[in-house]
Amino acid sequence: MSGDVLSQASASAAAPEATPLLETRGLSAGYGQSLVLRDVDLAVGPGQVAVVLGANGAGKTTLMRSLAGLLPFSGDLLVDGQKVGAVRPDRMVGRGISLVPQGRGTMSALSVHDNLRAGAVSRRDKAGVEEDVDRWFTTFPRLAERRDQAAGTLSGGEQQMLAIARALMSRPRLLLCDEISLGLAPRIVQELFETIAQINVEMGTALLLVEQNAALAMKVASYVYLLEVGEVVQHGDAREFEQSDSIRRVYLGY
Ligand SMILES: Nc1ncnc2c1ncn2[C@@H]1O[C@H](COP(=O)(O)OP(=O)(O)OP(=O)(O)O)[C@@H](O)[C@H]1O
Repeated sequence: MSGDVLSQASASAAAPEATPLLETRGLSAGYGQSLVLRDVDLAVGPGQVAVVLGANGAGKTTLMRSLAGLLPFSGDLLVDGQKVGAVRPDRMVGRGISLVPQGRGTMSALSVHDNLRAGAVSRRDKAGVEEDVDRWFTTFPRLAERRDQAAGTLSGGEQQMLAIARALMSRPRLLLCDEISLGLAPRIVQELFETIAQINVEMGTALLLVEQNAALAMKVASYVYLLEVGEVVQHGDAREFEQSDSIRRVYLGY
């Protein structure tokens, strides 16, 4: 696998006329009295790779949790152009949207294999589930070597691989990735990004990334949203954003 796969994924611009797979209109969310996200509009097309960049505390995790059905919000959330009413995590998974949560969220006492099976809890096709387990063991050989090991004993990088593979077990059309680079060595981060880019290119799985590792995320994304204090302040084509000195300086650090 080579770094070229990042640029192949970044060519994943949605067809302009396509109905977005996921869209928010005026989405606001927070915790109790404290509003964190204000009137967020965003859209991810089928097979597209988009990234949300923002500083610590900008509201990126809050956004991902809202989209995954884990946090109530006001405004509209649409999947395939249809408004989603009562949002629950299992229903979002049922609509093809799966979250790789920040902090990984694997079940530490369960084996690697059982964590993968747990990711397919909504599926009834047992044979297909085992085929997918084999597929992700092929993609992540280190997980295959540790299939009977408790997830809690894996290294940070292996746990992140498991979190990604587990989210893929529901066969999502859109994978929401919340800071998959957090706390990992650069070599592992590069490997993870190449793997998710490969999944995008080969399977057409759309990706919505939330990242502080902006430079790497920009390499794989075709579209960018800039989130500041809970609001989208700018959005646009990733290649055009890379041309902007101020955006490079503030978000990409070069
Ligand atoms: N469970 C919670 N209860 C109350 N406030 C919260 C909760 N979770 C997050 N917040 C607050 O919401 C704001 C946005 O947090 P959020 O985690 O969404 O930001 P972020 O952009 O993901 O930041 P980071 O990059 O540091 O993870 C912060 O001010 C945070 O303190």
